[in-house]
Amino acid sequence: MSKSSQAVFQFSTPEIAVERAVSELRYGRPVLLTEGSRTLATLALDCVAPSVYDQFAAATDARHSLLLTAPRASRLGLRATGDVLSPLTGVSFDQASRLAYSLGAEAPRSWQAADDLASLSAELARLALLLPAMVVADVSDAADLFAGCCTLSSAGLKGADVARQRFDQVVRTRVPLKDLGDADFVVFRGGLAQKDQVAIVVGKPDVTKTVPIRIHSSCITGDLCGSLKCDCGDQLRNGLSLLKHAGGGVLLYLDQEGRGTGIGAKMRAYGYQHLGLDTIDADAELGLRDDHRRYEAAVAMLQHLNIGRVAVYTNNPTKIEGLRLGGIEVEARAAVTGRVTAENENYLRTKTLRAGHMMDLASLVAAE
Ligand SMILES: Nc1nc2c(ncn2[C@@H]2O[C@H](COP(=O)(O)OP(=O)(O)OP(=O)(O)O)[C@@H](O)[C@H]2O)c(=O)[nH]1
Ligand SMILES: [Zn+2]
Repeated sequence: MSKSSQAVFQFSTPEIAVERAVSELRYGRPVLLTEGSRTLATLALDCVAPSVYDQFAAATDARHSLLLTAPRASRLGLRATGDVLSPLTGVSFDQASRLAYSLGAEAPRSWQAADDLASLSAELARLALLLPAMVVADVSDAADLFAGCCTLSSAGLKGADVARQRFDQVVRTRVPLKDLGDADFVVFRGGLAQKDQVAIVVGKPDVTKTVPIRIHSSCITGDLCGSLKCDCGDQLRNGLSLLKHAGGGVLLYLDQEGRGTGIGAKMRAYGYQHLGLDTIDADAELGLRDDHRRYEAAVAMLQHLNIGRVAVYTNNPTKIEGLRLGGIEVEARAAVTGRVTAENENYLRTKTLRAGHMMDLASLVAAE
């Protein structure tokens, strides 16, 4: 075959660069973020080996800094209005890790507001389901030292948003469910990480009318293991049952463990909750916002199923906003609740008081 007739594989969409960078970070290797003539080298403290941290410090002549996101800066008592950078000159790996996410760490003596490119490195960590504790250094004049590293432009990172909406249906298969009869499990693949997401079609909903739906975020501890620390397991089963009794509907089971932060961060947060922090402060201590979930996958799945108008079972207003932003008409909302237990009461109260969840906790407690 002549060379000219050979097809050339070209893989250069923005999301591919993002996914490669995410993978590099998870392997504990540096990534270069570029914008114009600027190059920022960055490492995720959550998964880097101490020896690579030391190598990074040497390569940047110890001009490296730690990115502390706004929630972490606030927990450390810094009067900052956004993310900050704290210099790491002379700071060991263990000291940097303590400053980044340990409870009771002392505030850094010196810090400055972070620039946009440094803040963007935290976005990469979030995509990688790592704590947004990033070591960064401006290496615009020494990028050759990082020549073997994966490079990603800030425009590429921002541009990859289009990929979040792209999902393909992989398969649709019947599964008989206890007490519910047959359901169709429809698997979709796509988004930024090419994850598999599942829509569970209960009964035979009429998609030309308003379709009852539940959007459920995965919770390994609650859904699978019956953890008493949250109400997820009950909500999952009650949600499916509500859909059946509504004459059929769809439960979108989203791969969004720990409000989109991943099981690692969620378990670290549980450690802080055992020491007395509520669910939001525990996440902030780790540099995380109240909620990192996005709903493009939910919108895309509904569109594939030809569903444009829904009635949603949720107590969470941001789920409704996410659907509306994606062009889905939300005609109604109804509550879906679980049992209140001694272990989850504070969690539910925090969601109601601090995260705007529409839940009548007093009535739920009285009903127990
Ligand atoms: N970070 C964090 N995530 C948690 C904690 N407890 C539960 N989760 C996660 O929170 C999410 C709860 O999902 P859902 O029940 O679908 O969502 P919700 O925001 O409670 O809203 P509705 O149930 O629809 O009212 C899941 O991703 C859980 O894994 C916690 O203490 N910290
Ligand atoms: Zn849960």
